[in-house]
Amino acid sequence: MAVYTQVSAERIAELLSRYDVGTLVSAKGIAEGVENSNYVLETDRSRFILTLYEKRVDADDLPFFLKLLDHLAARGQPVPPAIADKAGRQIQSVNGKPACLIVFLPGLSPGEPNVAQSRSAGAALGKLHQSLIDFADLRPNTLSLPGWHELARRCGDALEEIAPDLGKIVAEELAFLDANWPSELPRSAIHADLFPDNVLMLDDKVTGIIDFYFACTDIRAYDLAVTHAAWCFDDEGRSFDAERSAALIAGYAEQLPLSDDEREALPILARGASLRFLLTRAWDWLNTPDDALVTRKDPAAFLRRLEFYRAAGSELFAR
Ligand SMILES: Nc1ncnc2c1ncn2[C@@H]1O[C@H](COP(=O)(O)OP(=O)(O)O)[C@@H](O)[C@H]1O
Ligand SMILES: N[C@@H](CCOP(=O)(O)O)C(=O)O
Repeated sequence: MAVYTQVSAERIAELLSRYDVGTLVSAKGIAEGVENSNYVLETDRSRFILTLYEKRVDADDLPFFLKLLDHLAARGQPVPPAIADKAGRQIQSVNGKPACLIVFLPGLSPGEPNVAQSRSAGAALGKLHQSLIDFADLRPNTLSLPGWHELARRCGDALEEIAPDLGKIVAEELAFLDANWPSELPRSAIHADLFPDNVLMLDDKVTGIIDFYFACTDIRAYDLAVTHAAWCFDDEGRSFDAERSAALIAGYAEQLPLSDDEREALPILARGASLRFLLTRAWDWLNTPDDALVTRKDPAAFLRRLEFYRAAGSELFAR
């Protein structure tokens, strides 16, 4: 579960009195999620999310994330902006943590997405990128090649506790990506973590895109590769679903056409995306205490994806 910071009902009611959102009726901690503490709040007028940013979100990055959400919401994208209080402030301090009151979006995250949902997710990402073409603010991606090198170095020999030869596999992959990572593809603000649990849906329709706290400026097609790795396999990364893959890419390309260069780069970008989640999960796996509240995610699920993309080569994303 992910409620790291307990906030009393009295404190939440006091917080809400600064806003024009009605009076508190109920407040419940949300079990899902791993990064922040989230509560769902009911007032006599509506429903909201209260997010307290825990140590993984740098408070200095919050203005970037909030401006990005405002930009997307103003363009009709299904994202949850932070609400401003009566004094115009979006960021508060609650129990010593930066916190925001956020619009609640309806929908459920697909457990194992179907083909139609994968197409909708691809289309939603395409629309998101289309809406971000004129978003000028920059946030460097700390989880790109140099960040992966650093994570691999910090994990060190402990990678062998996760899988035999993992240190060697990671070193070889980093060398490959150093030599082949594209530098000329279109860049913009990207979501960078569009897993099914960050998409809310009713039937096959996307009703919400949430959790922008890895958003950054990077290669647009890399965001598509992250989404592909997240949506087109079973959870453990053992079986690839070619139909979901084709639907996701087609859904994206219908909203924002992919250039030949972007399409050609996808196999490499997908290897990078797999390595990114392999390494962040490996780091968490090695550094999360056994009695922690949060469930650790399996790094091997992304080692299997990496092996799949290495073996599949360039045919996978061919038209
Ligand atoms: N704006 C929102 N509207 C509806 N539900 C939300 C919203 N934001 C978060 N949630 C719920 O809270 C859960 C955790 O949110 P998330 O942002 O993924 O947390 P974390 O950053 O800790 O991973 C989501 O799975 C979803 O159920
Ligand atoms: N999507 C990442 C973990 C990040 O967690 P989130 O709850 O903030 O999306 C992974 O699967 O490794």
